[in-house]
Amino acid sequence: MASKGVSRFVEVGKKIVAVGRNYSEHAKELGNAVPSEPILFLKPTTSYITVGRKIELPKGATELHHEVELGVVIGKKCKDISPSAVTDHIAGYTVALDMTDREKQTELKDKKLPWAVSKGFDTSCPVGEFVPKSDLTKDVQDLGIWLKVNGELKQNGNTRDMLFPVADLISHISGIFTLEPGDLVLTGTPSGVGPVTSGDVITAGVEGCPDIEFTVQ
Ligand SMILES: CC(=O)CC(=O)C(=O)O
Ligand SMILES: [Mg+2]
Repeated sequence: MASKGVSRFVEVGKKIVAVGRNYSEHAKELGNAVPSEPILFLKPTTSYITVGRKIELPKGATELHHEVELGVVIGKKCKDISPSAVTDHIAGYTVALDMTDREKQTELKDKKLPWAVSKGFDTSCPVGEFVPKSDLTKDVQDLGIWLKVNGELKQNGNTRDMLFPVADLISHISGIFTLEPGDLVLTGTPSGVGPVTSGDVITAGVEGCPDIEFTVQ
């Protein structure tokens, strides 16, 4: 869980493609079916924040949830690429949060409406430092991923439990949205998501990436 001394932040301002329900235990904890193909949604670039900024509770939100995710930063344009070509198109990795207004998301899901309002509000995508691909010494599909709220462990998973591994995800996405250098792919969250409120401090990490810390206000 210790931070490594990587100094470059993820360059924000590029699109964010997020994957939902990529860990079966998380799909089940919210009473959702395990998907047979990746569920994709977009978060606006105005949702990014980097270390030092605060996560703002969206207006009227009663249940803001944390979701820690492995973020994959794209290095080369990806259009219709095969899984075996994906590694060559990745620049590196980061720790990211997919902050979610869960009550709003449930309401939208029930009405079969898109999730944008519940997942795309300002400050809903905190990101950590950028780790170049060459600095990640472990297999990307065998990384511990965890999150604490006020020091209490809430999420504790491993990227080996992804339903769709990074290579398959990015190949699939590249057949729909062209991915460009600097784009961020959020690869889904493990189980243990839950609420945070004003004043809470979220710490989170992915093995091989510097830990992140963000306060909710
Ligand atoms: C149910 C969700 O919010 C899907 C999601 O974002 C995930 O990471 O899984
Ligand atoms: Mg998510």
